[in-house]
Amino acid sequence: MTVGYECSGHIRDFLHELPKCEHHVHLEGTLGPDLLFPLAERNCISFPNGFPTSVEELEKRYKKFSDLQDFLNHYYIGMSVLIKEQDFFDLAYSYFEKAEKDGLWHSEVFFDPQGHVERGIPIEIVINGFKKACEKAEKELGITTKLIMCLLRHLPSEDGLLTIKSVNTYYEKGWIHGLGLDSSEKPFPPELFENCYSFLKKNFPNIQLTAHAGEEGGPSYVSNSLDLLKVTRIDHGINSIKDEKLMERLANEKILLSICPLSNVKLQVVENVGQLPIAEFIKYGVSFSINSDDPAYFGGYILDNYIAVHESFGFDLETWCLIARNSINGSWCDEKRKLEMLNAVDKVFEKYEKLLSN
Ligand SMILES: Nc1ncnc2[nH]cnc12
Ligand SMILES: [Zn+2]
Repeated sequence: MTVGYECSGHIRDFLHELPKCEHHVHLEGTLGPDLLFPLAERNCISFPNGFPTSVEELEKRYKKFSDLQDFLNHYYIGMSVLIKEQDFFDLAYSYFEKAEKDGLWHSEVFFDPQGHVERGIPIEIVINGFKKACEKAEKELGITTKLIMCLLRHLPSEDGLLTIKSVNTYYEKGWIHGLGLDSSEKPFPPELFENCYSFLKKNFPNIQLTAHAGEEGGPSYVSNSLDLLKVTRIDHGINSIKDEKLMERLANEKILLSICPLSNVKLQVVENVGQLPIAEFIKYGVSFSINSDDPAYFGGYILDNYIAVHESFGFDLETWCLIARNSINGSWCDEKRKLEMLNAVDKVFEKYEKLLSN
């Protein structure tokens, strides 16, 4: 892969210090080989025949996936080592620690309860572990957090509806802030889940809605998510570029796309980050945030994704601050927190404008 721009020295420090918000990270996707094997041992879990047996072998296997489904097959095996509340806590907290070191200020994290409940893990174990990690991250790392529950689209929508009903009390308590939709995209279009989204919105009008769309699926997956699921955010959404009217709509309706550059390369959606329509999004006025998706599988956390974008596009400080502000404004945190982050962006800009002009 040719890298067009260097990202070292002041510009790297600038990207590090720039207040970053993450809107698209699956907590189960932060489970790397280094944690997977100890957890498997701790919980006496064995893997299917042919599954790598060492950290090195597994890292090698994660170097390349043929497509989304190839990755998901490993992702579901990986999560089978999560059994106890402590496991869920450890997983989430170690992600928050890593991301905080990358300069993360605000994190909206996905989790896949159906992937655990179908293995016999009570949903309370999953949510309590993740919630406690969020609380500790807020207190000790100063990160603000939101939990977003995702439905697995390869499972029937009836199962999704039961899952939503089973977490009623957590929505009431405000522990879960939003609903998302993930897993195998193309065979399971958004319209299959209209009943789940409308039920939740009717019962909890303040709930935030998002869905994976336009990662491998075409632009109709994006527009149907907007029209039928009534989402206000799209996870990935990169195939929106194939439909000019949709691009204009995304800009007009201020829909945030949570894009995941290193993920798109690893899952062979594009050959390299430079092929992503990032410059076009800016030209059309489509807001996006830059995210890590499943960092333990795709070779990089949030800062690595920012760096990869810089290496391909070489944006100036103004453009990077625009990206940071759009990402803050598209967050589901309160206005006070947004203002804090926006002010911090101005300060970082002033500092590096001086440094880079010297
Ligand atoms: N990139 C992705 N797309 C769809 N489902 C996912 N689950 C975890 N990562 C995902
Ligand atoms: Zn994702």
